[in-house]
Amino acid sequence: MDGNRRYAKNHSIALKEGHKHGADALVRVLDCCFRVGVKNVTTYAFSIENFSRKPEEVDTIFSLLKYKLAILSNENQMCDLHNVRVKIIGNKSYLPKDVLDDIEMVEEKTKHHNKHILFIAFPYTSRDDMWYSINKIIEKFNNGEILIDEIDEKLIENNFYYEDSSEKVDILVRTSGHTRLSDYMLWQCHQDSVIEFPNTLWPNYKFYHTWWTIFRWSYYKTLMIQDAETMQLKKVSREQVNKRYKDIPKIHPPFASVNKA
Ligand SMILES: CC(C)=CCC/C(C)=C/CC/C(C)=C/COP(=O)(O)OP(=O)(O)O
Repeated sequence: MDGNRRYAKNHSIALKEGHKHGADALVRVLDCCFRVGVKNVTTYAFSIENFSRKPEEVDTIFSLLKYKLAILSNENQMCDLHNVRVKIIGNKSYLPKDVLDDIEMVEEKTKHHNKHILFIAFPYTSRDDMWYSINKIIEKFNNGEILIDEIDEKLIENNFYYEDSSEKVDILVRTSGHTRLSDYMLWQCHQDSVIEFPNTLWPNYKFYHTWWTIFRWSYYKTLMIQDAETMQLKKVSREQVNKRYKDIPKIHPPFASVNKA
């Protein structure tokens, strides 16, 4: 969710208002994802590096997290309506007690929901996640709970902050035009993951950006099994898929003018 501060600057509003618009954008995007059938969503809400920001800004982001968590998990709100379980992933040892209490409350309140999972990475980095997993495995090995032969890819994944839900990423979106991953999803991205860097600041990211990204991905997946000309079911080569994927416009023409505005 990149671009909140630039959005605030562009609109001459306070920095905390920029983050507030960012948090609102997240709710809109999540609603769209769950409506169109995306199973699980992870949002990179706060990286461990973000602690180097001014304490007032860190406090603002913490308060927004608490506020939005309370709303999302309220009766008849998003978690209820879309049957979403919330899980916070990341190094919780960095978090103050009041934030931890709220996290525990929302995880407990939504634990029976089983259609979607919303992972909120807070505070998170991929390297810290891998380090956490390796440490847990070493501990289990030292306690005699696992044998050396049992250490494999699956075991490493099962010991991430995600625990048993470490599915591979289908689509990764980083907004604002920066083309870097910032220590995110380094393990979870695989050979078929689609990575998008839309040139849109996060608070401007609307449902139609979300919908179009998901639509393009679905089309890309279809190409894997269906020849677009003959409509025959067959596997086309990765080169053909990639070429066709590049041909799909990034922003659908009807949305182009809306996007510009
Ligand atoms: C419900 C929930 C998870 C809420 C969390 C609150 C929230 C919106 C967090 C995002 C904070 C953040 C570091 C945004 C990145 O933009 P930036 O500040 O790096 O902007 P810039 O790239 O323009 O500097």
